Order: sequence, then structure tokens, then C-alpha cells
Amino acid sequence: MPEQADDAIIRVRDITVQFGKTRVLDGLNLDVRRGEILGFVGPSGAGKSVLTRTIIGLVPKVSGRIEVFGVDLDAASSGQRRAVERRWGILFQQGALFSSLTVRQNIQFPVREYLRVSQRLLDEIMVAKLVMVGLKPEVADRYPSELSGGMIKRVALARALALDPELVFLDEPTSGLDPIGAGDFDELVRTLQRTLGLTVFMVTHDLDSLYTACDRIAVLGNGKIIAAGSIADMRASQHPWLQQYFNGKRARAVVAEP
Ligand SMILES: Nc1ncnc2c1ncn2[C@@H]1O[C@H](COP(=O)(O)OP(=O)(O)OP(=O)(O)O)[C@@H](O)[C@H]1O
Repeated sequence: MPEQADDAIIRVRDITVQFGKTRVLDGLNLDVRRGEILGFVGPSGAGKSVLTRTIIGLVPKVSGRIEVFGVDLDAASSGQRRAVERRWGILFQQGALFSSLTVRQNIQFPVREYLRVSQRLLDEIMVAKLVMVGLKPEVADRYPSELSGGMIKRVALARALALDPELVFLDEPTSGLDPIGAGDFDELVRTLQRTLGLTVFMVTHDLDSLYTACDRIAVLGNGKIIAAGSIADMRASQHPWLQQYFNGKRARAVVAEP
């Protein structure tokens, strides 16, 4: 059953999604609370990206209800929906920058879509976001192919933050980064969440991220949330997948146990 959080920014109720005859999400319930970093994990192919894409409206659902900022997205008018979309930012898997656009154009893209502002203000916003994610303004006129993997992730994060969102979706933000780069990125997300008061929904396979960056973890299995809670809750769970994931060899390396 859903854990009812009064301060939920995202409320997913009884969501079912299927492709043809394959049911990926099966009556799933989840709350994401205001101000938390929720780490969303589960086996490969379980449907983590599908849930993310369903919440933001890119994948149709068979049934269920999704509320974001208290707005039922199915019942909302197009204006209400646009107002909600204006309050979230998204970092898709692999960074997903537009390869034919420069860093400047990538970061300014969502701003142009939602606001009518001068080029001067667009440039000011772009520089502020680059600095926020730890990049120098000099990279503004480079193309994604001229950036390192870590820089691409940071630019993608800058783009996700372009409209000063309250909620950010991060789909595997540290995949493809070396451990130091991934650690730096986790720290950046944590700092931004604290300083900007963000709520973060983060799909990840990265155990380090779960330990260091996340306030709470939700685990997807068989189309449902099979567990939600702290790292300690996850480690104490008797569920076989959780046991293996959180108490297995790689997890023990993360927590430095013998
Ligand atoms: N548009 C689509 N059409 C058909 N099947 C899809 C579509 N999108 C996703 N799927 C299927 O839904 C399932 C869940 O995919 P999803 O990408 O959400 O998994 P995931 O948990 O994010 O996996 P990973 O951790 O490997 O990224 C997979 O079996 C995938 O093939």
C-alpha cells in the first residue's frame, strides 16, 4: 500500500503501464517528499526509466493517477500542466544533450520554450547555471562532442536547472563516470539540493550515490515498489534482491566492511 506522505511533491497511485502484452508497472504506488533526494533502484529492465517517463508524461499509462505539486496531471488543463512542467527539470539517461547545439544553446533551450526573455538575460541565466554546476563560462560555445563525459553530465544538469525548478528528475546521472567524477557529481547534487531546496528523484545503479547522496530509497520489483526507506531499512530487509544488492560484495566495499 502507498506510504502516505503529507508533504509529497509527487504522488503516484496505482499506476499500470504496459507495452503490448508486457506489463511493466503493475499498480505501483510511490510518494516523493518535499526536499528529499529519493534514490530509485531495481533490477535492470524493471521499469525505472518507464516510471520516470510516465510521471513526466512521455509514456501513457493504462490506469492510475499521478499528482505533482498537488495537481492531478490527467485532470489538469494544458495551461496547468505547462505550469507544473515549468517547475521541474530533467536530466535524461546519458546526459542526452542536443548534439547539434552548443552548450549555450542547450542550456537556453528550456528557457526559450517557457519564457520570453532577451538574449542578454538568456546569456546571464546560462552563465549562472554553468557556474552553479562548477563549469567555466568559456565552455559555452563548445559542442557536446567537445566535452568530457563528466562535463556533459554537468551541462545536462545546468540545463535541468535552467528554469530554477523545485523538482529535478535525474536518470542515472553518474553512469559512465569514473568513481571520482561520480563522487563529485553526487556531492554537487547534494549541495544544490540543500542550497536550492530541491526535491530530487534519482534513478541510479550507483551504490555510492545511494549511500552518500540519497535521503531515502525506493526499490522497484515486479512492477511495484517492494521497499521504501533508509539505507538501514534496505540493509535490514529480508527480500532476496535487497539482501544481495545492499549486503552483497559491492555493497560491503562501499560501506568498508570486511
Ligand atoms: N517504448 C517502449 N516500448 C516497448 N517496451 C518498452 C518501451 N520502453 C521501455 N520498454 C520496456 O520496459 C521495460 C523496462 O524498461 P526501463 O528502461 O524502464 O528499465 P530500467 O529499470 O530503467 O532498466 P535499466 O536499469 O537497465 O536502465 C524493459 O523491458 C523495456 O524493454
